[in-house]
Amino acid sequence: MNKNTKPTIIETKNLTIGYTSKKSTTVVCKNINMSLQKGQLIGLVGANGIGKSTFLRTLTRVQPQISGSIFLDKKLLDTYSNSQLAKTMSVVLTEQIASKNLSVFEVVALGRQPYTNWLGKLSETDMRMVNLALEQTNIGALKNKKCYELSDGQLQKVMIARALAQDTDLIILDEPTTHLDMYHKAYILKLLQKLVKETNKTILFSSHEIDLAIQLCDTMVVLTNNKVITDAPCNLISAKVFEALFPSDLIAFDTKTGSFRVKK
Ligand SMILES: Nc1ncnc2c1ncn2[C@@H]1O[C@H](COP(=O)(O)OP(=O)(O)OP(=O)(O)O)[C@@H](O)[C@H]1O
Repeated sequence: MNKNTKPTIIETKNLTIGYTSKKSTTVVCKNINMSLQKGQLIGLVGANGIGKSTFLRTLTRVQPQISGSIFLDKKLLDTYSNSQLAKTMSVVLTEQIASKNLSVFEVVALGRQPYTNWLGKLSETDMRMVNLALEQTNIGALKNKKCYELSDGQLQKVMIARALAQDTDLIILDEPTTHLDMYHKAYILKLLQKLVKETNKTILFSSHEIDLAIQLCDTMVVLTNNKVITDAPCNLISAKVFEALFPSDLIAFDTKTGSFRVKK
C-alpha cells in the first residue's frame, strides 16, 4: 500500500511542549507540526535532553502541552475521556512497573483494565486477549513467574504484552531498548516491527538506536534544536538529516551504511 493512502492516527498543530510552574515556563520544543499514519512502525530519535520523553508524555496526555493541538484519530486529544483514551492508546513509559511482586500473567492482565468491571474480573474475551498477547511476545512460558525474577529484556516484553492486551490501535513506548544488550535491542525492535505487520497497529517508540531504527522503521521523527522532521528513513538519509543530529567532532553519519561511525 502506498504510505500516502494510509489514514492519519496522530497529528499535531503548532504544538509547543515543555514545563510550566507558578514561576516560569520552560519551552522544550515549539511549533511542532507532524502527522503520523496508521499501521506503521515509527521511531522518534534525537540527542540526549532534546525532548523525546517530554514529547511522548505530551502525546499521551501524561503532561499538558504549553500550546497548540494534538489530534488522535482526527479528534482533539483533550476531548477524550480517560476510558476512551485507554481504549485508543496504550503507553509504556520508562518508569519501572509498580509491583514486581505481580506475576507476568497478572501484569499483562492489567492491560485489560479499560474493559473489566470494577472488580477487575477477567471475562473469556479478556483471558483470550491476555493469552494472545503472551503468545505474540513469545513469553507464554514465563506467565507464572514473578516480575522480580525476570531480566530487563524479559520485563520489556512483558510491558509490550501488557500494551498489546489493552487492544488499542496505537502503542507508544518511551525507550523500550534501554538497558538491553545489542542482541536484545534488535530483538525488541524486530518484535515491534513484526507486531505492526501482523496486527496493523501503529507503534511509536523513542530510542537512541538510530542505526536500528533506520533499518526497521517505516517512518522516523527526528527532533533537533530548531525543528521536528518526519519522513521515511531513506528520505531522511538523502536529506542529510542525521548529519545534523550531533556535534561533528566525534562521530559522523555514513550515508552508504546508514550508520554512525566514530572519527579516528
Ligand atoms: N520535570 C521537568 N521540569 C523541567 N524541565 C524538565 C523536566 N523534565 C525534563 N526537563 C527538561 O526538558 C528537556 C527535555 O528532556 P527530555 O527528558 O524530554 O529529553 P529526552 O530527549 O527524552 O532525553 P534523553 O534522551 O536523555 O532521555 C531537558 O532539558 C530536561 O532538562
